[in-house]
Amino acid sequence: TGSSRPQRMLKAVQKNATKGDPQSVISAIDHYCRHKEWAMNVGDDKGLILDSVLTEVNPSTALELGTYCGYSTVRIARLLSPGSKLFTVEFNPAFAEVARQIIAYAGLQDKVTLVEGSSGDLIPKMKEQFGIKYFDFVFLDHWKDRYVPDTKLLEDCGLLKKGSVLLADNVICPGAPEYLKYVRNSPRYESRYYKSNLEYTKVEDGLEKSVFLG
Ligand SMILES: O=c1[nH]cnc2c(O)cc(-c3ccc(F)cc3)cc12
Ligand SMILES: [Mg+2]
Repeated sequence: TGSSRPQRMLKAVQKNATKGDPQSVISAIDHYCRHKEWAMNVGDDKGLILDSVLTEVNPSTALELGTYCGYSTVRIARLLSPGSKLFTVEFNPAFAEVARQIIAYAGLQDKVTLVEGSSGDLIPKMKEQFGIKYFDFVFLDHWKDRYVPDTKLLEDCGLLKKGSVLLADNVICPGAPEYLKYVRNSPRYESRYYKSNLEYTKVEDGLEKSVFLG
């Protein structure tokens, strides 16, 4: 049987990026996905917004839901301050396997803990399993139907504190209408939409940033 799209992406990184250089890993993936084979990375347009929000928040403990091949994991981890940690959750073992290799190629394995499994199962276990008090930053980029239940789970497990920032990908394409309704109508969040494009295309998509008010 042949290779998978994630495996071809990993090959492109190993061929075109420099070991230990996160920016070269990001550029190699963007070039491959724009010119060779589309893939569902957050991409370079939305990636710049992710970078700016992440830099503004400067989280000590960050969570990513939906690792895929680790592109946004690398984008986030490369901007973390020394001693800060990123936990990333991936349900698909084949995706997780490629992501581990791409994160390691970027030299960011010491800042990242990749946890395999379903977000709904793992979120309630994170406090006890990893000694986490709160997440200052959460990037939602997994399955749109899990955005609302997982946000509620983070609230109910006491994993958000006043000022924690949620940043959700794909709120327009493929779309997360229930999530937008939830965070925009809730008195517990202050939300803002960042208009952009679906990765590597001219189609509109955007990121929703929601600050938890406690
Ligand atoms: O399923 C997705 N999870 C996380 N991110 C995604 C993402 O950024 C884009 C898409 C996507 C968008 C358009 C399309 F025609 C096919 C798939 C899916 C996911
Ligand atoms: Mg996405």
